[in-house]
Amino acid sequence: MSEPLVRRLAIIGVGLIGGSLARALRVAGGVGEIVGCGRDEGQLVRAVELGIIDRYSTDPAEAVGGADGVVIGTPVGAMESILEAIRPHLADGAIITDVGSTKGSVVAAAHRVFGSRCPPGFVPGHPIAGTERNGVEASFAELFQRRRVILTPLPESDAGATAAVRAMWEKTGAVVETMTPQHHDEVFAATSHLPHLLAYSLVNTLATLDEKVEIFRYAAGGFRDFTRIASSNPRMWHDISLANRDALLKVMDRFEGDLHQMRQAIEAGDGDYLLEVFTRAKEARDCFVDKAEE
Ligand SMILES: NC(=O)C1=CN([C@@H]2O[C@H](COP(=O)(O)OP(=O)(O)OC[C@H]3O[C@@H](n4cnc5c(N)ncnc54)[C@H](O)[C@@H]3O)[C@@H](O)[C@H]2O)C=CC1
Ligand SMILES: O=C(O)C(=O)Cc1ccc(O)cc1
Repeated sequence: MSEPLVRRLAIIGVGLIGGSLARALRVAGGVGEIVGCGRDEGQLVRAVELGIIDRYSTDPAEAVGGADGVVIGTPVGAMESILEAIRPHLADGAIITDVGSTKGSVVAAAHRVFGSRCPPGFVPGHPIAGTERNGVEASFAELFQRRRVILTPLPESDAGATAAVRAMWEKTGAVVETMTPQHHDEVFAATSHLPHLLAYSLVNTLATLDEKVEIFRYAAGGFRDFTRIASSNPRMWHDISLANRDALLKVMDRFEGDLHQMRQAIEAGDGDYLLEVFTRAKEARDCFVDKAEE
């Protein structure tokens, strides 16, 4: 039998993403033992029952002992304290990665913990795949198939470590790309973080209107499509919004300006402006959907 990619993988945060990664690697046969870690012991017991992990510890320091691979799968706001807790216990040469939706904040946290040079095995990552659900029960092995995973290696990251993290994700069926943390955060502020904030904000507005029961009763399919992501985990999005502050504020300012212009066009009865915006947006989205289905 060939050597597994990772002999012992510690996953800290066995929820939707950590659990799906463990399931996918189990199916692909890329890993020997999987040790889970988290704060919620009930979730970890469930993960063992489901066969997703082999064993668990609620102590991150203990969980990473002897692990040649470590994946941090918690909300981004928890990552600094986890890196701090595991730092003295990491095995020599261990590969360390994460799945956080923001990358600049994770890199900054790692520098605060490790100093100006992070360990050569540290290669931050972000799978561009998920759902509005959370917790280990929501995890599934196919989540990453044909989806992108972005890696943001640091100048000091070892090429072999980057290759190992890439190989791990490719085992799950994902397509791996690399970029800088800053570019990552700008792209995902626009395509993921802003849409989540808009969905939360719209549903909040409607939920606090006096006539809200009436409004939700008559909401149609478009409302459901647009607002699915407002059912996402509030704590996770709290962390992302604060962690990607600068890029998010920039794209929010741009969006506020465009929305204001649309308001003015409606007020002025400027149908040409509306048709121009709607047509350009439809073309852009149709093109994006066609490409995504290729
Ligand atoms: N939900 C999604 O669609 C996606 C999420 N992500 C990122 O993946 C990460 C995890 O998200 P999900 O799996 O959706 O969340 P989740 O809520 O399903 O799982 C997070 C897990 O981390 C554990 N946890 C939380 N704080 C902890 C701490 N201080 N110490 C140890 N364990 C802790 C929780 O008990 C839970 O088991 C986040 O950083 C998120 O930004 C990335 C891509 C998609
Ligand atoms: O539910 C959806 O459609 C998502 O967009 C999931 C998601 C959430 C956060 C990410 O960083 C990446 C993907």
